[in-house]
Amino acid sequence: MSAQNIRDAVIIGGNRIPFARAHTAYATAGNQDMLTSTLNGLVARFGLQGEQIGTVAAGAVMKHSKNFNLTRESVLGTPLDPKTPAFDVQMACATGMEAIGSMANKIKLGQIDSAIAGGVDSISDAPIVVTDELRGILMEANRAKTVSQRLKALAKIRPGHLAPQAPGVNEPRTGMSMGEHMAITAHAWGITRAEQDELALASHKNLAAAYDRGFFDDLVTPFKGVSRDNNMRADSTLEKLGKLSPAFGRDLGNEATMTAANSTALTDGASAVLLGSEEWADQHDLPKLANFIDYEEGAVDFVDGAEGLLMAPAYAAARMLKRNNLSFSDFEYLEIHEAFASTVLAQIKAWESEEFCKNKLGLDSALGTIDRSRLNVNGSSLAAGHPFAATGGRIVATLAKALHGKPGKLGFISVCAAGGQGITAIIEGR
Ligand SMILES: CC(=O)CC(=O)SCCNC(=O)CCNC(=O)[C@H](O)C(C)(C)COP(=O)(O)OP(=O)(O)OC[C@H]1O[C@@H](n2cnc3c(N)ncnc32)[C@H](O)[C@@H]1OP(=O)(O)O
Repeated sequence: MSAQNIRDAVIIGGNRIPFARAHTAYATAGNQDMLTSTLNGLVARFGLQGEQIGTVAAGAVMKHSKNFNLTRESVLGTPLDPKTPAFDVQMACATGMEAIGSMANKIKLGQIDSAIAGGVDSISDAPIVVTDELRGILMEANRAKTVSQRLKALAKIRPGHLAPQAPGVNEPRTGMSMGEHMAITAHAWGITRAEQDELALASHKNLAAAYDRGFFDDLVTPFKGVSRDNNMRADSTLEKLGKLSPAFGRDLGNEATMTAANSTALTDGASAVLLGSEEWADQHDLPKLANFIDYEEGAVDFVDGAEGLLMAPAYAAARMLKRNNLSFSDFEYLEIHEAFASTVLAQIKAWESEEFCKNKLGLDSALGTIDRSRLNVNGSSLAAGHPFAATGGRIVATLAKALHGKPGKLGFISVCAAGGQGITAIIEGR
């Protein structure tokens, strides 16, 4: 492979629907509805009607089996040329980042000239599966060749077989929720309730201020009567947050610090980002907000408790910064996904810890401190909400827009994911 094949992957822009708390405004909208609307908004914004895009990659963490290629079905619901290939990606909460990073790489290699990448998730329409017994009986009935065979199979159904298996956000290997996992990490790192509540409040204030100054006017398209993320509570105060009871880590008693406000709310939503080569963007007279420079996946061994479930970005960041010869002080803005306030704070504390950086990251010294005035400056998941696979697209589009008009200035992204994984990325303003 020759280095001449490597070219810039340009972030042209993004679109998302406002995020909505589960079981509220989008209770009757499924993943396909939300992703199709998001793609339609992107097509309208950038005049892509009839355009054959190189590839569309997106995904959902909670997906119905009937949506076997959700992204392709959603593309077919838009005015994009139906000859546009599309496929689903799944890397839990890092789904959107993985979709964007892999599409940027295809553009860099010259395999495609344009791409759309993003994600969608609906907690309101989460798949509810049936028991193994009922599934077996229904499969047998489905294979029956005669009516009597079918009735014989169906006659085996007992009331106990009908109990639905409720969806959950528990880790299959530990049976614990992500919140319970995070409570252990937060406690181990000595993260206080006050610093979590402060971070949560800042998220709401920053998001509300960004909406008020019109920052999201060309990033968000209203959907089902919602024009702003309905989880946002600009009227929050530290006093109100301080009164909430713990939601996770209750077994820690007085030392439990995680509440409904400093944890993300369960959310519905979708996002998409348009990427292209420099030439493709110019030919289509499209804006060029930023370049997608690099990304790194990470994974940790969380099952035996050797590392916190959501700490993989701490490791990915170290490798990515080393490869690019950068440190945290080189970044104009940093976006660390607020799965929980304590997730952000644990990563920061890890990077600031000489012991962690030496023993776990194999560095000579601490990775460095983060200038908090550059962190999540337009709000993040605690305020906007976190429709799992849609968070990457929200972050990339938000950061690219913040860096637009600041050529050469860098942005850092960190997104943790279930399964002990995560992604970090670098983009550069133009
Ligand atoms: C998936 C991956 O791969 C990786 C990741 O990102 S990990 C993160 C994944 N996400 C999660 O695990 C979601 C975690 N969140 C949850 O499970 C739930 O939101 C939760 C258990 C934390 C809370 O659920 P809930 O109890 O239904 O919350 P909710 O009723 O909205 O809030 C509880 C109270 O706090 C209050 N509250 C919440 N946010 C507030 C705020 N910002 N300001 C003031 N009050 C607030 C509410 O008003 C409510 O008060 P009342 O009881 O007086 O009505």
